[in-house]
Amino acid sequence: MIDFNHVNKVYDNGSLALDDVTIHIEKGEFVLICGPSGAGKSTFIKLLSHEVVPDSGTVIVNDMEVSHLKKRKIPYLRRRLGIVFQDFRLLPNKTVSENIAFALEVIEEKPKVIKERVAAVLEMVGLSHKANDLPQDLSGGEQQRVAIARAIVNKPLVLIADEPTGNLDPNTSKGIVELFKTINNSGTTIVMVTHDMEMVKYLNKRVIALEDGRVTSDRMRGAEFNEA
Ligand SMILES: Nc1ncnc2c1ncn2[C@@H]1O[C@H](COP(=O)(O)OP(=O)(O)OP(=O)(O)O)[C@@H](O)[C@H]1O
Repeated sequence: MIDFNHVNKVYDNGSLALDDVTIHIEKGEFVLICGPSGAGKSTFIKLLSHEVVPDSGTVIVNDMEVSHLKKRKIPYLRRRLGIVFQDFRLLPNKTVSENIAFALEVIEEKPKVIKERVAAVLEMVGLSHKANDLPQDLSGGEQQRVAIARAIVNKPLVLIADEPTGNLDPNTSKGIVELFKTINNSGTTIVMVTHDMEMVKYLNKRVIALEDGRVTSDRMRGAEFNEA
């Protein structure tokens, strides 16, 4: 599903972000990317969506060679990825259901399909009763649920999350993580960046640890981590 082969990335200012990273992620896995600030976690994720391209090596997502993608193919790739951010990034002037529907409108999905899918994901994230509210009227945890609903409404190949619980309190975070587990149990591959070690242990999934752009450990389960 996801293959990084000897990927190197140095930014224009000389910052080494990834150094000879080789990783294989199977379809249906739930993988946590961990590591200190500046380790290369966000760069790793940006390589998946072609926001960043490697200096050398290849990145493959579901048979697409993302690292050398033709410009006209980029929208096609991004349509197949669901991305969730720490700061939710909802459109403030659209209601909850409009925010989710927007992800399908841009790919010109039929109105009937949009209606059905939006209702289904809202139910999945437990927010059917908030469909007509604006994001500002929701709690942080609820806003993140809307962002997750928007990310999965198009049935992505991979759900990517960059510190999705970074702005939430521990209890709310647990609810969000449970939601990710449910989504993963229905077959969606998940790649999540986090430096919340409590969450890592709680989830007990495969952990890829990065440090100074290198993979320092892989295939350890969350519960095997002790406080550093
Ligand atoms: N656009 C950029 N231009 C120049 N250097 C960058 C850029 N983005 C990241 N870097 C550098 O690349 C390295 C890896 O950064 P990256 O954001 O991938 O790390 P991170 O593990 O996600 O960190 P954090 O946990 O702080 O978000 C760092 O040294 C960072 O300063």
